[in-house]
Amino acid sequence: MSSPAPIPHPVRLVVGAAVVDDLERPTRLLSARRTEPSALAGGWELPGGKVDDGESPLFALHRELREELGVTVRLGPHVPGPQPGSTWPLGDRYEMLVWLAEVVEGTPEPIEDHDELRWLGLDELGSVGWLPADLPIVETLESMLRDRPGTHPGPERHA
Ligand SMILES: Nc1nc2c([nH]c(=O)n2[C@H]2C[C@H](O)[C@@H](COP(=O)(O)OP(=O)(O)OP(=O)(O)O)O2)c(=O)[nH]1
Repeated sequence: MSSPAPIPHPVRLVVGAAVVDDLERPTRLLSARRTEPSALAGGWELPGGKVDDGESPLFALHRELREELGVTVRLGPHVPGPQPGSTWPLGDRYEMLVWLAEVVEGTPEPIEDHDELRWLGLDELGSVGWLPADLPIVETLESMLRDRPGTHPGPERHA
């Protein structure tokens, strides 16, 4: 006799921000070390969190960044994920929408959910222990940030 099919559970939407020092000319990405739950504590991630019932993803993202880091941001483009709707898979319970972002008010502090923040240079993105689901996101970010128009050497650098 075959075992019963597992009961499917809805996949919950999470929003995350790839906060950079400068959207036009990014040189550093903000990473945050989680404090909970214990299975994920110590892992580095993009700040953000779950979209609550009745919230839009963008409202949720701004709320999470205010609560977790104490900052207001301006958003850049999406970091397109491989799933329908451009989301990134986070295990089988969550999926995440990610935007580039730049701080316009406040200085990021680990107020809630994190115990350390670190600005990583584009050559240092692999220097922290990212949560497993974040590894492909960070890989995409690395090429995306290097390819931002402002990061190309200007003609003066060839002079
Ligand atoms: N915010 C965020 N969550 C991530 C990332 N990578 C990853 O696997 N996750 C997982 C961890 C959690 O299981 C889930 C997001 O939940 P969360 O704990 O950040 O959400 P939240 O701030 O709304 O937390 P809570 O109020 O429900 O406690 O997604 C990431 O880069 N950023």
